[in-house]
Amino acid sequence: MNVAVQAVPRTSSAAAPPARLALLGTGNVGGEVLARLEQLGRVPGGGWSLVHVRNSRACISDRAGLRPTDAGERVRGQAIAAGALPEVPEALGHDGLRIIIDATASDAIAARHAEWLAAGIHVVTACKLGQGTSLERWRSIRAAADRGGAVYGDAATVGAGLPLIRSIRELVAGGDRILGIAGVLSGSLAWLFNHYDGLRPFSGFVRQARHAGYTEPDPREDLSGEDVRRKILILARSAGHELEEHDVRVESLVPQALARLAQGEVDASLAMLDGDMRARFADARKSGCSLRFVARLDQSCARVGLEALAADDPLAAGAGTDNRLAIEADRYRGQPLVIQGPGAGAAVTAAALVDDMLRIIRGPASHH
Ligand SMILES: NC(=O)C1=CN([C@@H]2O[C@H](COP(=O)(O)OP(=O)(O)OC[C@H]3O[C@@H](n4cnc5c(N)ncnc54)[C@H](OP(=O)(O)O)[C@@H]3O)[C@@H](O)[C@H]2O)C=CC1
Ligand SMILES: N[C@@H](CC=O)C(=O)O
Repeated sequence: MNVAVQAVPRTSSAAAPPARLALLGTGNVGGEVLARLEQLGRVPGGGWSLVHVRNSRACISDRAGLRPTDAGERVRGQAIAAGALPEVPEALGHDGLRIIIDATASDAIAARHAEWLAAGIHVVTACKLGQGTSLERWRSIRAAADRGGAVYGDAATVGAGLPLIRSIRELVAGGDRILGIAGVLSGSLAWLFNHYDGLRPFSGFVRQARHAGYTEPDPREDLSGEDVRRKILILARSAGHELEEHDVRVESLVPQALARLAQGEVDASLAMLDGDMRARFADARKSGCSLRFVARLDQSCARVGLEALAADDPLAAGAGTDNRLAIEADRYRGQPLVIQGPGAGAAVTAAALVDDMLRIIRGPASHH
């Protein structure tokens, strides 16, 4: 399975050997990571070398360095591996600066994050299943990062790289309590409710959002509110509120009959969403309101669901995939800090992953 591909030529000015990178996932986001690495690779002295690329079916490795887009094409083109794929740490080697970039939506991969950190391997992730699911997993990731000195780069997990988690952490580190958080945290649902007109079927817009790469691989993860549950959990925990998953009350937009289907049957049945969404849109319109999928955290109670907001509500603003987060803290009482910007899409997400990776390579002074 180890296939050597032409190494990326690099002339590192630093004496230290380059950081070795492994990329997991070659889909929407992983594909963009490879494109961005390819672009960066033309700049001499970048201080990294891509040595392993894999998806769920195959992998490619070369300790001498892989050419990013070429490696991606070759992995995507490989037949399904006959046996088990090699362990990622084996492919990275046992010493030096090692970074795993997780661009999968795989729970099995997220379950390994803490173990890799404990082994001194830095992890950069777009997948929310690490910090946004059970409190136990979140605690083991934080403990492993603290103990092993490895960095957990998570900027892409909420707001696709917008400075949301970072702002909350900095407020807390500066002595503030986070008194409340309210926000639009789903880029795909923001896009849907910015475009849905109550006339054309909602299901058609869902298909467009999926084709644009804004939804999760299974769009029910977005429509059920589960993706936003994970994001508000990550923000709440970063703010010092150690919530369990069941502490977040979630209103799902997915009817039971759609929730029960196998993933492959979902597309053909998306029209099950249409009647209810048409009625909710019409109700909101009657009172001059807009629909927004909102997450709220007040002290230690969180809820997620569809709200009809007045036109002048701060969370009703924004366009496209915009996320918008209002943070109330000791220093921002009554007049919250508001952060807004694109919150989904492969390009912004991949850029956030690569930024986190570069911060690790540049060292602690750049972890801000
Ligand atoms: N799209 C967006 O706007 C954003 C996405 N994210 C997150 O980014 C992640 C990726 O999303 P996206 O690129 O859209 O998803 P895709 O479905 O397009 O890609 C997922 C990739 O992960 C691979 N994969 C699955 N399981 C494994 C495994 N066990 N080992 C190695 N690779 C595996 C898949 O392999 P295969 O090709 O074989 O199926 C595929 O290449 C998700 O966690 C998502 O939540 C975060 C922020 C924004
Ligand atoms: N599916 C997610 C992608 C980013 O996290 C969303 O819609 O926000």
